[in-house]
Amino acid sequence: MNTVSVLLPVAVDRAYTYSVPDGMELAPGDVVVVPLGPRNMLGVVWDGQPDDVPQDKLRPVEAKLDGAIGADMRRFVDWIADYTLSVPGTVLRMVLRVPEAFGPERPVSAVRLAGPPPERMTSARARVLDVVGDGLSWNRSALAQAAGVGTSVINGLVDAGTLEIVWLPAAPVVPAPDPGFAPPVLSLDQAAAAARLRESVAADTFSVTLIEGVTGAGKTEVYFEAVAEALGRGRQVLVLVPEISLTTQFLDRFEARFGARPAEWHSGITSRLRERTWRGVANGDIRAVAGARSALFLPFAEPGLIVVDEEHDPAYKQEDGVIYSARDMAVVRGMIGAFPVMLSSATPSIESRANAERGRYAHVVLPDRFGGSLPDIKAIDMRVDGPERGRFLSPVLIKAVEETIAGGEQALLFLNRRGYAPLTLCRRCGFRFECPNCSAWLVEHRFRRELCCHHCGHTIRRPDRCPNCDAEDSLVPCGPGVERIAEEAAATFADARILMLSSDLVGSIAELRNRFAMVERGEVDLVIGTQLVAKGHNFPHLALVGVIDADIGLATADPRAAERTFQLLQQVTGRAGRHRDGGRGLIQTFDPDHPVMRAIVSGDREAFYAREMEQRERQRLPPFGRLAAIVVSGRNQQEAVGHSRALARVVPAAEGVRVLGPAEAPLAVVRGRHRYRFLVQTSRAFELQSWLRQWLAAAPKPRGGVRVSVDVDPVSFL
Ligand SMILES: Nc1ncnc2c1ncn2[C@@H]1O[C@H](COP(=O)(O)OP(=O)(O)OP(=O)(O)O)[C@@H](O)[C@H]1O
Ligand SMILES: [Zn+2]
Repeated sequence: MNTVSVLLPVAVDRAYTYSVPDGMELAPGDVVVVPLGPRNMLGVVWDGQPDDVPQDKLRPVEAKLDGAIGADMRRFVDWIADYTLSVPGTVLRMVLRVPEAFGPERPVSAVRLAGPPPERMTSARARVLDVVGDGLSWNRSALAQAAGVGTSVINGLVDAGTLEIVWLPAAPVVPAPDPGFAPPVLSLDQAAAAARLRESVAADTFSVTLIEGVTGAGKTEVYFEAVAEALGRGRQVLVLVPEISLTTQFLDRFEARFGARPAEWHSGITSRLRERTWRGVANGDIRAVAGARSALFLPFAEPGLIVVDEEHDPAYKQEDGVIYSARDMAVVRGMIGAFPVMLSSATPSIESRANAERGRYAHVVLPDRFGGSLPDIKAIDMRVDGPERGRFLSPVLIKAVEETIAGGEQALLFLNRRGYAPLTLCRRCGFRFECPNCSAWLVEHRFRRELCCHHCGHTIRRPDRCPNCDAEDSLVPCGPGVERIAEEAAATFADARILMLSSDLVGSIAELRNRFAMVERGEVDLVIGTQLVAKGHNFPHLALVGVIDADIGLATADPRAAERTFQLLQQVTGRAGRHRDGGRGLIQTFDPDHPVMRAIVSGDREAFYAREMEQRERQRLPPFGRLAAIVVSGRNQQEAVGHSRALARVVPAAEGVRVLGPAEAPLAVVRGRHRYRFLVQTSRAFELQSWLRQWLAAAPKPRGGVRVSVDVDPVSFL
């Protein structure tokens, strides 16, 4: 009996064995339909010997589908599962997100002229006939647009027999990019950097390069040369961009350089486009993709380069399901596929910086801005120059904004906090609005007249009376969110055109993209935004950036708090003055002597990196040591504590590992689940994964509502 091993996209810890019906030929990578329990599901023929399963237990493969998962992708799946301690099936699930792509390709319908004119002629019908008089097949909505009619007019002509429906193969998702379309004139530094990147691509083997350049250095322009080299060699390219769905700027720049947009891959694209993109990437029609982290699981036929833009961005970490870092897994993908990977940032992570300094990564540096100088940055000491009570904009900042707007330029006020106020309390009885499911305050969103939990989404209408003491008009907001800053700004800068950019204020992606474009075109004077605005945008008219509360991220238990704050402040102030000299940054802080503030104001990034690197090394934190977090959660505290203690009792003894905890998590309750954390700290060379496996295997199986999640290389410590 012929059998195969089939991996299914479900949370079981091994591949299952199936029998192969007579006449069916199967090889590893083939996509098949197999029975599992009462239903059928998609699976992939996996490598390795099938288990010995008694004849009578064996069920046959139902069908073999089109398409296959290549050997590199299968290795990638196994690699990630092994590294993150996930079940391979849950990793495979990320690869099989587009099951339709394995069926026959659906043609698209079009119409063309086929019969005599209709008996009843109208001017709308005449316009349609005018357009289709060219004899070509027209997509219905394109035809409607060209003729200036609704699609019902076209359908009427089909019913009348004047037009007929024809089926055509789907058009390509995007035209092919042309590496020679519009090469830029590079500065000397840029040209030298680009030459090194091109060499790495030409070497046609695995390498990692860190591209580090100040904000506005032209890193994009430079890595586009590497993209051009890879395309010219007939290879496909993937550029990972955080928040790719939010702006079309990257796509436009790509098009300006290569004459065509890359295909997009993120949660905002339609399922039909998703299917066509998957197929295009697999059959090689699509040469370049710009995507979010999930694009790593696309089946590139001839991958030749991955660029990770803004490589320091915490958004590259996926925090649920399979917990992985897309930046790190991009490097793994390059290693498996033997092609180069490039990480780009103005503020690289300490991890990547250390790898570059130690020679594990090549280091390409762009020390100056292209066509301009870096902004001049000053701290505003809020202890001395703070605003009047109940306000958040200091007089110095207000004056600077006024000057900027009067000079016909744009200003940006940045606060990394959504909503109106992070806490609402009753002035009379002290009652605080808390989430019933999470250990968190409810955040007021005034425009929506709601109080809302940012962890579980629990939302209530903002009441007029205190729910505790029934006092009227006694509820007061504490602290600012962006909405409150916008309110203060509207009162302070009465004539300014003000625009707010915060993810929860804007309904659709299209609208958000539109708002970014308005800022780009200079149609607003003052932008108020959350960290959305700090990410890689190029706003040509922006001259001043004011940071409302620079200290926000420093007082946390996160070992990367200083690094993160440095990155965020450097990035957001780096949006100022990109197209002319004289950009300014003003940072409101209660701690101007903090090393992060000093580094930002003096512009001495090397001092910051050196100090941070030295501290990490001393404390054996990544990349000088390794970390893993174990989070035990339960439906009640008892359950969570019970299992944490059971785990604590069986920690395997080993040299070079330290286990902290269990401790109640800083976010002790989320969505009604009580959470306890362990932090595992080891030396660099320690075999972390096998030790973790040994530990988890020694513990009792989680029972009841207990869940244990493993986070290797944690980014969040909440
Ligand atoms: N060689 C060049 N020729 C023309 N324009 C250039 C050149 N290099 C850079 N620019 C322009 O300078 C601006 C900044 O470049 P870019 O956005 O690539 O910088 P960056 O290093 O990615 O910055 P950040 O890290 O802040 O996002 C862009 O408008 C870009 O088009
Ligand atoms: Zn909540």
